[in-house]
Amino acid sequence: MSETYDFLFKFLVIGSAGTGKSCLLHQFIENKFKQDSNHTIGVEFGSRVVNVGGKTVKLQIWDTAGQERFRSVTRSYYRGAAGALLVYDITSRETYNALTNWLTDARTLASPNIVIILCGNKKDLDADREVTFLEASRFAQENELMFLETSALTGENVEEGFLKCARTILNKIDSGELDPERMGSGIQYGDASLRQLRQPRGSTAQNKQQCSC
Ligand SMILES: Nc1nc2c(ncn2[C@@H]2O[C@H](COP(=O)(O)OP(=O)(O)OP(=O)(O)O)[C@@H](O)[C@H]2O)c(=O)[nH]1
Repeated sequence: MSETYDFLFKFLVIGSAGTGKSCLLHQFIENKFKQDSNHTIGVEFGSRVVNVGGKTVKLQIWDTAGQERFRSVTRSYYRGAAGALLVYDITSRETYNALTNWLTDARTLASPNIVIILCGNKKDLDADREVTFLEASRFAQENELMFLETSALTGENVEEGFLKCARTILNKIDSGELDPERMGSGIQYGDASLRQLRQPRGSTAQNKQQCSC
């Protein structure tokens, strides 16, 4: 059965190694925690169709390796991404300190307009926390990011993270702030919206047949 959707958005999941990027993607796609997750080599890929604000959106998600030695490979996937989950681990200040570098990469290599949601993952490990919610939310505000704390283990806020990002992109399309037709926007029209785009014009084949002139 072929999938119909209004839009396709290209998403990235970026952040330091071991922060839980692959587990977040797995939880979002499979609805369960990925046991025995290994370091990602290069990039992995997943997709899911979601409903956001009455629109059907296919999210095409690239899960990138956090390890430095894969950086040149992963960077080549940034181009034309519409949205990103920028992930740190709330129990590791080191992963939080690296956020500025990841952010610079995303905005320079993907697009300055990329919509980014900051995810403080491993929310379930609150006893081992090294970064407070308040500190991270200030960082998010200063850098114009949305922000959530997530747990790929329990599933808390995982779906919300992806959907919030998709909803913001849709709002920006509606307001004209993002143009899906711009090259490298990371947004494509799907079958459903193409059909809508073709139909209402007065010059469709059907209308011509019905025209009495
Ligand atoms: N407690 C807890 N552990 C998690 C969570 N998410 C991931 N983990 C664990 O953290 C480790 C790293 O998870 P991955 O998803 O492989 O991390 P990654 O960011 O994809 O790592 P790279 O591929 O090397 O960039 C694994 O041992 C996971 O079991 C979470 O929300 N809570």
